[in-house]
Amino acid sequence: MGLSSENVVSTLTPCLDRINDPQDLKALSRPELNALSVELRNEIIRIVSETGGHLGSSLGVIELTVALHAVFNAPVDKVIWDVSHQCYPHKVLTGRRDKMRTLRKRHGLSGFTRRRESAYDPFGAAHSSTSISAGLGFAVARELGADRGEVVCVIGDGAMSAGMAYEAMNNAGALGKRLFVILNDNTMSISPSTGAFSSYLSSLVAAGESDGLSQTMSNRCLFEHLGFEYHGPVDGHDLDTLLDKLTALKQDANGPVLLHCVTRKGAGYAYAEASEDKYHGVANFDVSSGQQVKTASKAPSYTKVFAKSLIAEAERDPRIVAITAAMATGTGIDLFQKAFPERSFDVGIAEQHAVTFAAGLAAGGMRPFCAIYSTFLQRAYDQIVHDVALQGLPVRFAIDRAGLVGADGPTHAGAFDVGFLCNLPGFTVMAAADEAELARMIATAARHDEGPIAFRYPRGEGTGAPIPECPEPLEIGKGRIVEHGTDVAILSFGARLEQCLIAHRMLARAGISATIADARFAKPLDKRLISDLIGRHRVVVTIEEGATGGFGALVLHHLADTGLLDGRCAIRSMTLPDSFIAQGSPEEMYEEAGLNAHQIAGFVREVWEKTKQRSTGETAEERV
Ligand SMILES: Cc1ncc(C[n+]2csc(CCOP(=O)(O)OP(=O)(O)O)c2C)c(N)n1
Ligand SMILES: CC(=O)[C@@H](O)[C@H](O)COP(=O)(O)O
Ligand SMILES: [Mg+2]
Repeated sequence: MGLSSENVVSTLTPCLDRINDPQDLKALSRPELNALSVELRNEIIRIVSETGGHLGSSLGVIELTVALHAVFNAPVDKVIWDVSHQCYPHKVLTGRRDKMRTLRKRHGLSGFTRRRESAYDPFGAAHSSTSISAGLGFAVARELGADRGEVVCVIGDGAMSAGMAYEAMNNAGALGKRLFVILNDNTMSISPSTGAFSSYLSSLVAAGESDGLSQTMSNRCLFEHLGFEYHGPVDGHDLDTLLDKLTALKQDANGPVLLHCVTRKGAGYAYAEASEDKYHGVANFDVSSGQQVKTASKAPSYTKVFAKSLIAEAERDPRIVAITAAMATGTGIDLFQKAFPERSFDVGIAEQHAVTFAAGLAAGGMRPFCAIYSTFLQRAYDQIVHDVALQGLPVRFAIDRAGLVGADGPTHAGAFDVGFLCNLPGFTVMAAADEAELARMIATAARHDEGPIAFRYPRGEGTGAPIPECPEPLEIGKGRIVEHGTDVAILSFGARLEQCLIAHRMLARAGISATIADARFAKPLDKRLISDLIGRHRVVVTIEEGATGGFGALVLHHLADTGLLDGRCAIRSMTLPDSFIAQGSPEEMYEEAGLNAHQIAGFVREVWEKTKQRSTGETAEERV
């Protein structure tokens, strides 16, 4: 299957060349479908070696994708991919083969399914464990006459560790609507799957194939107790078995059916299969060696700085524990785990549980650091409000991937956390301007027992700022002035500071003297710093790597409430636009957002010029 031993990828694709849409699969014989699978696997390896992306999971579903599109009739039949990071083979077979090299690039194909991209993508994804809920929605819509076609949800074992999957199965089992769930079990999440459910799945695999509903209650499996017919486990790389099984299930099912498929993440590419993470997410790479192209970094990643700083704090304070929701490598908790295995917890894809688990740990006297990407933290909002903020528990939130993240696009943007945290009483919210600031914020959070505290930082490498050996904790609610000026002030919250300092030089060349300040805190605000800036400058502009309703809004609230919005100083806020920004490089996305240095300088200069005109009482028209 797949590659020859030299890991040389054949470029011959006679069967694949005959596929313009899934209907063309119906004309292929079984041997041709098997040949197509080999060609498709090679095509995916070649493509991702050039584009980078989620290789391992796509290689794991080659045969499954061919079988699903051979048996079902998309787009009338809905094939819904959970997370959909494994959707690359699906995109090749559904008419997007010629665009695959634009994958995850600006103006290119998304790395996930998107309704707007194709009729063959019935539901967008990227955040996990949504497929069964969405699939049930389509099935009920069909039963009520609004839609037609079969509904197939493909969900991984990792995605099955999220509560939402059970909420959906609980409802689907009760409604009894015809629905196909394909459980793609490769014992991997991003890291090896964790949790009792993963062990349970392994026990089902060990028990051997079951076919339909077990008669006696005692030997029914969990899925059957939830009202599903359970079939499998079957070899998810054996195309003939899959074709036979799916054809039979489609013929006979009269309610919800789950087919348990056992696959290998990275299947068919030796370097992926041998890798610990099965090449879950890769940069572009050399196919024959498997070596990824690493770009030289000017500084450590924020994530590495977080991990190193947290380890140092944990050496000082035995009450410090760390929690990740299936993102151990992405958050750096894997490094903490190596240092403190008994104080590190990977709860699976279960952000809601992670937050309330942290609340329980804090209530129990520990000092928990809950490390969750900004975008995934959205899933646990009620737990943050109800279990943490309302009880004033000292949970520390390490919010990685703040702001625009690049190739993963809008589903992964860390755009909203400032807004949804700063409105919570008792919360302290910080944003690091660089890696030295991040280290100090971690030291601050580690000592802050007065209530919940969050610090956010962007994806990728820092600015090269020297990191102190023993970072001094910050004074809560106190910002700093980085550059002193007299005409205008830019008050930055977070990592846009680097661009603001470049803008500072641009403004100076235009004869405008700018103060650059780093707010450090969105809550509590540094009201003294704000008053000082307002009092000494004609223009004050706030800037943040977040949506409206965040830091800038809080500053305006404060100024309005204290009567400082009296027109003497022009106040403006620069935020992410009120839109979702499609994938690109972070620089391209911030360019679209209008938050790069030249845009900051241009905007500040424009406000400054207008303010000057008004103060001289004349306009350009009047001057003529
Ligand atoms: C709510 C949420 N949390 C975390 C992630 C990050 N994530 C993306 S894929 C993945 C692992 C998914 O495992 P599985 O469903 O088994 O798919 P596989 O990669 O094994 O094919 C995780 C944790 C996510 N997409 N959504
Ligand atoms: C598919 C998914 O949600 C994750 O793999 C995510 O793409 C990881 O993001 P980072 O690459 O920023 O860690
Ligand atoms: Mg998996």
